[in-house]
Amino acid sequence: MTRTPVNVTVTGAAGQIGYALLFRIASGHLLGADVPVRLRLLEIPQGLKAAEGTAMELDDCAFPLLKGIDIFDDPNQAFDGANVALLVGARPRTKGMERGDLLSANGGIFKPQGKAINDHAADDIKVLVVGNPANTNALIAQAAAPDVPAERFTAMTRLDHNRAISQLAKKTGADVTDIKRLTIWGNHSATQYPDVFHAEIAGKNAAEVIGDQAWLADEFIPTVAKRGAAIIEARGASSAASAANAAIDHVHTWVNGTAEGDWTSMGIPSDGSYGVPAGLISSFPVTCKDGKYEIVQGLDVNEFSRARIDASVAELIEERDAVRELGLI
Ligand SMILES: NC(=O)C1=CN([C@@H]2O[C@H](COP(=O)(O)OP(=O)(O)OC[C@H]3O[C@@H](n4cnc5c(N)ncnc54)[C@H](O)[C@@H]3O)[C@@H](O)[C@H]2O)C=CC1
Ligand SMILES: O=C([O-])CC(=O)C(=O)O
Repeated sequence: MTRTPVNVTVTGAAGQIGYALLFRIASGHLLGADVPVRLRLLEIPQGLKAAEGTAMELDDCAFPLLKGIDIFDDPNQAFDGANVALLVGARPRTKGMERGDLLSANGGIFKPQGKAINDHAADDIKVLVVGNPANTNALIAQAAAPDVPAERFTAMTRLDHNRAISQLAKKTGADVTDIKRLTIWGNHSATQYPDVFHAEIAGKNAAEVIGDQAWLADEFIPTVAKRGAAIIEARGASSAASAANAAIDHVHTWVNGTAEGDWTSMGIPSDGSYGVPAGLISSFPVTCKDGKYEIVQGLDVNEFSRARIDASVAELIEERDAVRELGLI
């Protein structure tokens, strides 16, 4: 194999998502079965030993595509030469923490990481932020990286997208592969809006196939939007393997493209489309081709959808204003 390995930096490498993610990156699921990778892992000092243990296990897999693993506690080194960056490590909300404290603690992580990406990453860097609050953390990192094109900073709503497809398949008896053109709009939070009005199930309009507006409003949307909390309740820990899987899907689709006639959902800097203020990192329907994404244009947004998109965007505006107030952007 003569291809130059792609440098993939993963933060929070010793965490539960990191553990589910790294083996799939190393086995070729992130970029393709013919693309060699070098892993650059970033942890805080307390996480280094566990990251070393994971690196030992990665070695023990003898993955043909894995061409090296380096572990750092300095973002400037971890992002040096990075082509793909998966920003997973974040400060979770703990008891008694206000939202402002959470945003501020995460600002202390994502601002320096954004600057390190700005100063050290490769010119073709693509960034996916997974750590919550993902959209606003992505905004903080992007604002700290003025030399990197803003559109390279994305936030993960692919898990929500996959969850919505799975719920639709369960409800209708369709196969997940028959469900296309589903959209998650807005924030990766309980305000997100999973939109089926343009979705298709085996080529037919999904809303018509379901034919049950009450189910959509009272079951489907809350089930998808609150799935993260339901997983925590059931598992005693937040979703990890499904989040890692969605991160793989997000980057794989961004790099390798969406299928003809389909689209996906990504949190991306708005260009003002669909009335979402420019610059906010909000989830949109996008198609991907040749390593670039484009917002799907011209969709008719009905009143039901408009109110829900606006509510999620209002939350993103509040988060943006809060981090602006804190001097983080
Ligand atoms: N966008 C999405 O759909 C989803 C996002 N998440 C979020 O992903 C994040 C990670 O989740 P888990 O892996 O379960 O958490 P975890 O707590 O198991 O692991 C986080 C890891 O990040 C490390 N870390 C903390 N600060 C760091 C820094 N400054 N630099 C490098 N590493 C750092 C910690 O030491 C820890 O090992 C959380 O914020 C979680 O809420 C989880 C599921 C879905
Ligand atoms: O709430 C969390 O930390 C996990 C999360 O984002 C999700 O499962 O969607």
